[in-house]
Order: sequence, then C-alpha cells, then structure tokens
Amino acid sequence: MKILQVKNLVKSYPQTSDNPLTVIFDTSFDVCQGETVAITGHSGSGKTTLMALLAGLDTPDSGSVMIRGEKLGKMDEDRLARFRAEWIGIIFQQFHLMPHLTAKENIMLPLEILKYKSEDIERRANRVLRQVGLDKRKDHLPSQLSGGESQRVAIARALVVEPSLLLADEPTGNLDTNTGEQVADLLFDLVDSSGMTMIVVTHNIELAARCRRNLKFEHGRLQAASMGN
Ligand SMILES: Nc1ncnc2c1ncn2[C@@H]1O[C@H](COP(=O)(O)OP(=O)(O)OP(=O)(O)O)[C@@H](O)[C@H]1O
Repeated sequence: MKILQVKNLVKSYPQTSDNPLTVIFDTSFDVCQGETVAITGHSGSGKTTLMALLAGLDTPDSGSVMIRGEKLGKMDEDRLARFRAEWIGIIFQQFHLMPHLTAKENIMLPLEILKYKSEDIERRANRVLRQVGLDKRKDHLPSQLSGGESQRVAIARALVVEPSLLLADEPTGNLDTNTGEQVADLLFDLVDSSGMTMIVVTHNIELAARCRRNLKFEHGRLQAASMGN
C-alpha cells in the first residue's frame, strides 16, 4: 500500500528583488507502507522545504501531497492539524521540545491534543518512556536533559501516537558521533519493530545506508533512486 504519494510538487519563495526563488521543481515520488527512505543532498538543495511540504507545515505552489490516500491541500487548518497529530510523527534536528514542560509532559502533549482518555495517555507515555530508556528522566525539563536525551524525548513524542509516517529532518545532526549512533540505533529499532514508514533527511551516509531506499535531491530535483541495504 502506498502511504505517501507526491505529485508534481513545485515550491518557490518570494524574494525582495527579482523573481521568486524556486526550491522544488516538479518532484514526484511514492513511498510504500513500511519503507525507510533517506533523502540526501547538498546544503540548500531543498530537503527541509520538501519535508515541510510532506508534513503539511507549508503549502506547495502546485502539485500535491497525498498521505493515506488523503490530499493535504484539500484539508482546512483544523482538519490538517488533527490529521498531522494522528498520522504523522515529526522529529527535527533541534528537538523542538516545549521548554516549560517535563519530558513526560512533552510526550503526553500529542495525546492530549487528540483527546485521549487520561488513563490511555498515562499508559502510552510510560510505555514510550521505557522504550527510549528515559523512565528515570521523565520529570526533567528539556534544559536539564542532554542533547541525546532531548532527541529521545522528541522520538518518544513522535511515536507515542503510533503514526503511519515518521518524518525525521537530520535527527542526529545536532549530536556528537557516539550519541548520534545511539539515537540512530534506537530510531531504527523502533521503526523496524513497529513496521512504520520513515523518511529521513540526512547528511549522514551511515544513517542513509540503513534505509531501504535513498533519494538524492540536487538543486530541487530528485536524482535517480538508489537502493540502500
Ligand atoms: N522561508 C524561506 N524564505 C526564503 N527562502 C527560503 C526559505 N526557506 C528556505 N529558503 C531557501 O530555499 C533553499 C532550500 O532551503 P532548504 O532549507 O530546504 O535546504 P536544505 O537542503 O534543507 O539545506 P540544509 O541541508 O542546509 O538544511 C535555500 O536556498 C534557502 O535559502
């Protein structure tokens, strides 16, 4: 089953002086359920822009993004926010945790947005905290956590709703080599055991090689696909 269908996507940004800067040129690709896909490419090639379009955090000039058979562009803001919370997990390079909430409260947030029952919120949050090895750090604020721990919280927050699609933008980019490897191991363990679909933007060749499919982005265009392991 195709979980993601991207068709003829075009995105440009307005510039103060001359013509708009086109960042994504007529990009199309599909991703099947359970696939792991790495998107690589030079800095500035448009990878983060593409991820924002896939997550429905930004809108394309033309073309469409379809997830689970539903077009993001057809949804109003409320529907899109709910759809995103329910089906898409997002992990950023800079963690993006809420600074005034504890690790556990950050993880509980998506479940609260989706109005889960309090006992389900408690059960799910405790389970993912254990899965990412942070049950002893659950009451810490983000400022009291290391980079690796913060990214584990972000992974737990992305996975707590059991999304169909996990989007990760440079998930190890802000971590030292060892911590990055541990976080990557954790991420792939969790993705493999759940059968989840993951798209990961990365400069890290080892991380890309662990994905089943590699897509190379160059100057806003997708180059020929290559297979990972
Ligand atoms: N909001 C914006 N307004 C104007 N230009 C933008 C905006 N966001 C990104 N750009 C430009 O679009 C291009 C692609 O940026 P993007 O962040 O998608 O690249 P990237 O491949 O993710 O880069 P990196 O690997 O360095 O993170 C760059 O030239 C960038 O300057």
